[in-house]
Amino acid sequence: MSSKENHIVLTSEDLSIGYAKSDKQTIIANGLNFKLQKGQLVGLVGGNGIGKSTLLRSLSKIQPQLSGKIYINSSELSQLSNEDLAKSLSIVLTEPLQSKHLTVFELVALGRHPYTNWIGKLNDTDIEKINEALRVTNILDLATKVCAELSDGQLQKVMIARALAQDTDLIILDEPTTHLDMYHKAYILKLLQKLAHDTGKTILFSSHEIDLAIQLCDQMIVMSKNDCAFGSPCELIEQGVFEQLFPKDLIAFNKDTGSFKVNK
Ligand SMILES: Nc1ncnc2c1ncn2[C@@H]1O[C@H](COP(=O)(O)OP(=O)(O)OP(=O)(O)O)[C@@H](O)[C@H]1O
Repeated sequence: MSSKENHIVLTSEDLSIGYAKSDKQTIIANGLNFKLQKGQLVGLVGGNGIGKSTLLRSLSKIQPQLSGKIYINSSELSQLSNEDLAKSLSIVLTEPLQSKHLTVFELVALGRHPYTNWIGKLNDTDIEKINEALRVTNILDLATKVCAELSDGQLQKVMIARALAQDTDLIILDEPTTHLDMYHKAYILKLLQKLAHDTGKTILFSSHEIDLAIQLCDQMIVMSKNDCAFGSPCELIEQGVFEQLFPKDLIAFNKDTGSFKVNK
């Protein structure tokens, strides 16, 4: 294994994802091949219903893949125990938060569950990790606030802090910028970029903010009907990948600006 290979945190090898019900298999996407490196921000984009959530759920063992292999570091995902998985991967989904009655500190503390005993007693290291997660996401001042009283933007930062407190090599987020205004969409994605680069964690997120992802990501996974492209935003622009994403009647991708524009 080369030294570069040592820094691969997630590998998808000839992966096929979808849904299996009794004798019927629905393939959502197949032939998915990519390797995510340590310390990189990776954006997953594609049109509505193309399979982004299905892919993220498969990569985090919430649903089984149809075929192919997924490795986290050098371990095959299907072989990882739930405990080892929780120490390798944290996930932030779009589902509404069930524990809104908790304070911000208590919610972020839930990220320490793979390390605490069954009653969830926090030791000094746990408290240090929680405070560090609150600090780097700029929410120390919200620590005692009840989650139900937070704005969507604040809550998103809390969810990211919880994932950071879990202290895993890989963080996966499904549409972390939903419901946020333009400023906060850019704020959250810039924060994810900084966290990936400063902490060395690999952060994979899905988003419909393609323009922002092009500006901020180190690598992107672009899912379209017949293909799944993987590379740096520049490489993907050069390959004309974004032009293929949507029907051309309404919007067109401008290679020079790296953004979409409505046809007048
Ligand atoms: N539980 C399920 N059983 C069967 N098919 C499903 C299930 N969940 C989703 N699908 C189908 O899988 C396909 C991909 O859905 P998915 O939610 O992964 O797309 P997406 O890219 O995340 O979409 P969006 O951007 O709209 O959130 C869709 O055709 C959807 O109807």
